[in-house]
Amino acid sequence: MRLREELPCRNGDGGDEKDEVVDEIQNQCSQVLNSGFSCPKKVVVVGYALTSKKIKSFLQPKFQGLARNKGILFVAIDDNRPLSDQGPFDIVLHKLSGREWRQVLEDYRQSHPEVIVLDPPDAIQHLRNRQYMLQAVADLNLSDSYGKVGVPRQLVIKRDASSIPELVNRAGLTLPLVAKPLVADGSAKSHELSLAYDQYSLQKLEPPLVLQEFVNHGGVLFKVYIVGDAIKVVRRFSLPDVSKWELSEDAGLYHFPRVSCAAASADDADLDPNVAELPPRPLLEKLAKELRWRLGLRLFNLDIIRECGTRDHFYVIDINYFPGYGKMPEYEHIFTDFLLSLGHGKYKKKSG
Ligand SMILES: O=P(O)(O)O[C@@H]1[C@@H](OP(=O)(O)O)[C@H](OP(=O)(O)O)[C@H](O)[C@H](OP(=O)(O)O)[C@H]1OP(=O)(O)O
Ligand SMILES: Nc1ncnc2c1ncn2[C@@H]1O[C@H](COP(=O)(O)OP(=O)(O)O)[C@@H](O)[C@H]1O
Ligand SMILES: [Mg+2]
Ligand SMILES: [Mg+2]
Repeated sequence: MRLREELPCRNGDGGDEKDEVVDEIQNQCSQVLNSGFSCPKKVVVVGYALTSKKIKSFLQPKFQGLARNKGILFVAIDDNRPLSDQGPFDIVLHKLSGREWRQVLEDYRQSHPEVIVLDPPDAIQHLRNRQYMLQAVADLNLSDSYGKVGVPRQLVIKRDASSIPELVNRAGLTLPLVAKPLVADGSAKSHELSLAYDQYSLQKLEPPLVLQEFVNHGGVLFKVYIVGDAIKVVRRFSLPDVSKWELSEDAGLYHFPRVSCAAASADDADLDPNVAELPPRPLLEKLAKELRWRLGLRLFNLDIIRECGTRDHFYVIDINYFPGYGKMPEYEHIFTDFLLSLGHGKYKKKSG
């Protein structure tokens, strides 16, 4: 167990443990002491392997400061050095891509079962293919007194764009259709989506992709952020509805930008209350709990839309691993509490 109860005050025993991380902890604790606070008793060491974009958006100074005060220490993982030579860590937080990195993590999980890896590489991998991404939601088939949660009907096209109109016909999918690249690997290309208004334009698409029925939802979507047991929901602008008239008038492919990712939140906008009303909390709690278990993930978000003209009929259209938590309100407190509960849970298990 790496919750070093006495670390900052210890200097005799286990001198060989005086590696870089320990030095860093001592250094940070002396900073904390010098600044007038008492030294944190149990330090939770979180190794992180993130892209520079993610470091910037997630490890914001305010967050790092709060974490330090609560006894959480973030240590950058050097992916050019063996992972086992680094640390010791209590938790490893990661979002890097590539087969090699997945193997490194899998090997590390085998050799270090005491370290909590957020999250398991194979569970993350499952979300990287839009053919399977929403399967757990479909299987769950959630429907209770608070509402119904489903997924839009979709068709996977692996190759041969010329056959798409015929396949769409046979599957009985209704236009317009959202075309999404099959692979959701975080690359710019994987976020290049388009809306097909007519049969003919479907042939211009570039497989492999998923064709999903477009669901009118009043131009607002809900981002449901999940951090362990915690849930936070925000509103974002989305694509506007497509009327029957537009559908009959418009043709072709419309390549659309990353609407929901735009910095502007729809939380303060003057919206139709029927559109803006957040999905019922108990429904989201149930959905999140089930998906945590079914997906084997603790860090993800869901893009959810409400079918236009209904109060309680929802669709999950996207699931993202380790999303932009920097944009989640109160993420600093929610995330540090989560890391502490994991770290301290480990500690209790060992001593209990
Ligand atoms: O960078 P951000 O803050 O926009 O976060 C992205 C997410 O935005 P959101 O939290 O939904 O607003 C974004 O969500 P969407 O796909 O836009 O729904 C993804 O999670 C993206 O990761 P990736 O490119 O799919 O690997 C996330 O990008 P990474 O930060 O993980 O690269
Ligand atoms: N089935 C759908 N019905 C209506 N709008 C959709 C549908 N699928 C996607 N969208 C819109 O397209 C945006 C991007 O799609 P999404 O599946 O979330 O891809 P990404 O992984 O790139 O975020 C969504 O945020 C939403 O605005
Ligand atoms: Mg999305
Ligand atoms: Mg996505």
